[in-house]
Formats: sequence, structure tokens, C-alpha cells
Amino acid sequence: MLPKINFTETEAYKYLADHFIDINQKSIKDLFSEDADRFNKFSVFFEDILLDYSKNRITDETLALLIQLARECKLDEAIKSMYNGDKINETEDRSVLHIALRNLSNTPILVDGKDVMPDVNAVLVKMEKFSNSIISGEWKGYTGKAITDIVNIGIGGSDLGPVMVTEALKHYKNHLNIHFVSNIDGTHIAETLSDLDAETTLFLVASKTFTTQETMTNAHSARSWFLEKGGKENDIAKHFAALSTNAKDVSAFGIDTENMFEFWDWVGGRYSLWSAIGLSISLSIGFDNFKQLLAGAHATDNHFKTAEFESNLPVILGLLGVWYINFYNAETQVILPYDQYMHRFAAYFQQGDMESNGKHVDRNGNEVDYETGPIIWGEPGTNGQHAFYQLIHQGTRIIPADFIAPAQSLNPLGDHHPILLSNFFAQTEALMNGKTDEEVSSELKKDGKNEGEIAKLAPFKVFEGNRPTNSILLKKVTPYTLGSLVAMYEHKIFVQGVIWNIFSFDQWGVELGKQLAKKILPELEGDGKVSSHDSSTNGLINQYKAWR
Ligand SMILES: O=P(O)(O)OC[C@H]1O[C@H](O)[C@H](O)[C@@H](O)[C@@H]1O
Repeated sequence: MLPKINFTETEAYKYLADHFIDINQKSIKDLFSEDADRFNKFSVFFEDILLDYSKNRITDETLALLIQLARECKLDEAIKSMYNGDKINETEDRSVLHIALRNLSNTPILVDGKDVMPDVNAVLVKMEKFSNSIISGEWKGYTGKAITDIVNIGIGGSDLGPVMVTEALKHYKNHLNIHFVSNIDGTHIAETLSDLDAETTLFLVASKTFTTQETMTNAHSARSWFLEKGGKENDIAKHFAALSTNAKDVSAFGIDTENMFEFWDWVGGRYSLWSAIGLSISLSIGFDNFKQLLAGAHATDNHFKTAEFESNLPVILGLLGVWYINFYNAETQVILPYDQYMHRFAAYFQQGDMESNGKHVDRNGNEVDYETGPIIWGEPGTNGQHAFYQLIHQGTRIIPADFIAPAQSLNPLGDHHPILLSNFFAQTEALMNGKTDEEVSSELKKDGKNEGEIAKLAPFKVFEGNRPTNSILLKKVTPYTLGSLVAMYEHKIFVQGVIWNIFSFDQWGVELGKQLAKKILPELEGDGKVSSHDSSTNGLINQYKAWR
């Protein structure tokens, strides 16, 4: 089980609070001039990933104290608990074993005394066979044609991971066209289906519970479309597969359980891209590449489990986040991939991080009196530079930023990649160094401005700098490296949840809205006025009814 320690009552926390006062006087720039070895000290390689965290407001002492904090919070025990299959998702009484899905070493992992690996391996074999037969064209649709288009119908964890990965690994994709329908807004499925041919389309209904309203509604619409286009009831088996933990509801929907790819309640939705939910990935890039993705994640899992905290990437990232959130009052964490293929990476970790650590009650059931999960946001560079970086450079908030870039481009076109990377390097340097009043004034002087003009303009052009960043340089975006990177962020979330003494693997906060929507739906029928809510909700519903 997870320890239940209030981190603000540890020795390390008290030391950190004192230390914060000292370190807050210094700039990152000063820290670099005081220590020629700073880059070597605060950077760490993991295979083809280099994490440089030297441009942070930390010293040796900060890191030592943060690691002491992790030890006092018994992070090592928590990691062991997760890997042992303990039911650390206590509020749902479940183990948390996404690590088992990519456990290519095949060491036994027990849940309730039973090794889960034979089942995991059996589903992987089934996914491989299915992917191969679809990709090769051996699998035929109801008129004898090969499948050309795959539509994954799912939402949240049953959508975001496959979307992010199939986009990030688009370079490795085969001839199949992959589409994703998630939104209940009819536009999403209508627009997707408008160009498709029922004879050559395969639907994957992806839902852990197989009860999610959006997914079920979209799946039923897809089924009706298929039947309208000429498919018959008994052709459904050739065009619909299910990715789920719920065999009963899958067969009730009419999907042959032969076409069901199973996973288990110990796989959290937002950690499920490694499970059967990843079938669209395996179809898009081939099973061998999907396995490489798992292999990369498995390598990170071993690293997280065995590396000393001092050189453990997820631990370092997690602790740096705690440092900024709980001592500097940082509210957000921005993720900035300098790689167009990774354009959904930040969106993916919005669910991964915010649904995991957006909690205000600790593991003892008490309200916390400290901040927990940050707001995660981000867009690919350099687009972000031309949009919101102004606020990161000159706004009033501290925004810790993760910059991610591959050294090798998958599309080495002219000088595009050096230009992209020059921006990647320049931004973290600029955020750290800023630009002083003297530098600004001398630039303005060179531009021919007079004293009065300089005094007037200079304040607006000064950059105070001292803004913290991590740089994550990858050799190249491959299925393996992406797998490693995603697992690194997953474990970072776990580290922070352990320190904050919250349960990171439930998501009760998504339920209330769903419950209320179910109550409101019947009220939308008929023309009668609704008066059962507050005046705002009544007013909005009644206006909707008047306008629809
Ligand atoms: O896979 P499903 O059971 O359809 O769930 C889809 C999503 O919906 C839920 O409301 C949760 O917020 C997510 O964690 C989950 O990934």
C-alpha cells in the first residue's frame, strides 16, 4: 500500500522552506557563473534521451533536499508497491499495472495471487495476428475488399493516447488511413464518415467500461451508417471490433467476442495506450513498431524501478515540479515539443497529469492545505513562440517549461531542422538570461534613440530572465524513444502523487457532470419550460429550447 505521509510535515520540507529563501535571492545565470560544471552535474542521459535540468532554480543542496523529501515520503516503497501489483488505487480497490502491459521481460506480476502476464501476452498475440491480417489485406470486408480505413471510436484515455502516438509516429505509418471519433458532437462522426466507404472501413469501439455515453452513441451511429450503406447484421463481425474490459456489454452491442481485445481493471484509462486500446497504433505503424513502443516504455520502467533517485529521470522531473508548485507557487507546467509530429503530446498529458493529480483530498481522506497537480498546457514550438511565449518571457507568473526536441529530423528538408533547433536552444537561453536594462539601453542607443526615448522604451524591452526550463533532447523520434518518453512522464506523475499524498489513479471528479447531464437530457424533450434548476441553468435550457 502507499504510505500516507503529509510531506509538509517532513524534515526535508522544513529545510526546503528555509533553503527557498536563500536560493530565491540568486538567479540561474549566477548559479552558472559560480559553477563551471553545472551542466554535467544537472543533466542525465537515459539511452537516447538527454535531460538537461541545469536551467532551474536549484543547487546541489536543493536537489539533495528534494531527494530527502522523496525518501521521507517513502517513494521507494511506493514504487515497489506499484510494481508488486498492490491495490494502490485504493478508492477503486484496484492494482495499477500499466507497467505489466509493456513487461517484455515477462517476469511474473501477481494480482490477487495470479500472474497477469499470460493474459497480457495472449492479447498481444491476438493484436499481432489481427494487425497483420488487416495490414496485409488478408482480412476482407463484406464485399470481399481489403480494409483501407480504420475508425477508432473512443474518448479520454480510449482516444488521446492512440491519437497522440499515431500522430507522433506518422512517419512510420503504412497505407491504412486512421481516423478518430471522440466527441459526442454529431459533427465529429458525420465529418469522418462522409468520405468513407463502408465496404472497406473497420470500426474499433474503444472503451474500457463500454458504457461511456459519447462512445456508445457514436458506435451506434457508426453501426446504423454501416447498415444503411448496405452492410447486413451478420457482416458486422467483419467491420467492428471492440477494445474493452467489459465482454458482456460488447456482445450485447452485437460485436463478436472473437473480435474483442481485452484488457483489465488494473489498467487506468489514461494509462491504456499500451493495452488493447493501442490496436489503432499497431494497425497504423505495424505490430513490430508497436512492440518497440512497449520496449521503450519497459526500459524506462526498469530505469524508474532501479536507478538511484539522483539519476532517475522521472524522479528528478517530479521533484522539480514539486519545488516550483509548492515553493514558488507555480500554477502551470507547459510542455513544448519542437517536433511537429508530437503536436498532441501536451494534450495527451493534460489528461494524464490533470486527471491523475487534480485532487484536493489526501490519502487519509483529509482536505489538503497545499497545492497539488498543475495545469498542463502547451503547443509545438515554434508555433507557441508566435503565440503565448510573450507571457512566459514577460508575464507575472512563473511557468516551468519542458522543451523537447529531436536532434535528427525525420524530414531533413533544407535548413528547416537547424532553424527549428536554433529556436529550441535560444528560447531556454533567453528565458534564463533575460535582457538587462543596460543591454536594452545600449541596443536602443545603437539604433539612434536619444536619452529620453531610451528611458521611455527600455522598461518594456527588459526581460528579467531567471525563468526555469528543462531541455529534453532526443536523438530521434522513434517508436522506442517515444515509448520511453511517455513512460517517463507517466512515472513523473506518480512521483508527484506520492509526495502530495493523493491517489493518482482514480478520477471521481469526472462523475458529477455526467450524472447531471443524464438528469437534464430528458428535460430537453418537449417544449415545456424547465424550472427545476437554479435560474441560470433554467434560463439557458429554456433559451436553448426556444432556439433549437
Ligand atoms: O474507456 P472508457 O471507459 O470509455 O472511458 C473513457 C474516459 O472517460 C472517463 O470519464 C474518464 O474521465 C477517463 O479516464 C476515461 O478514459
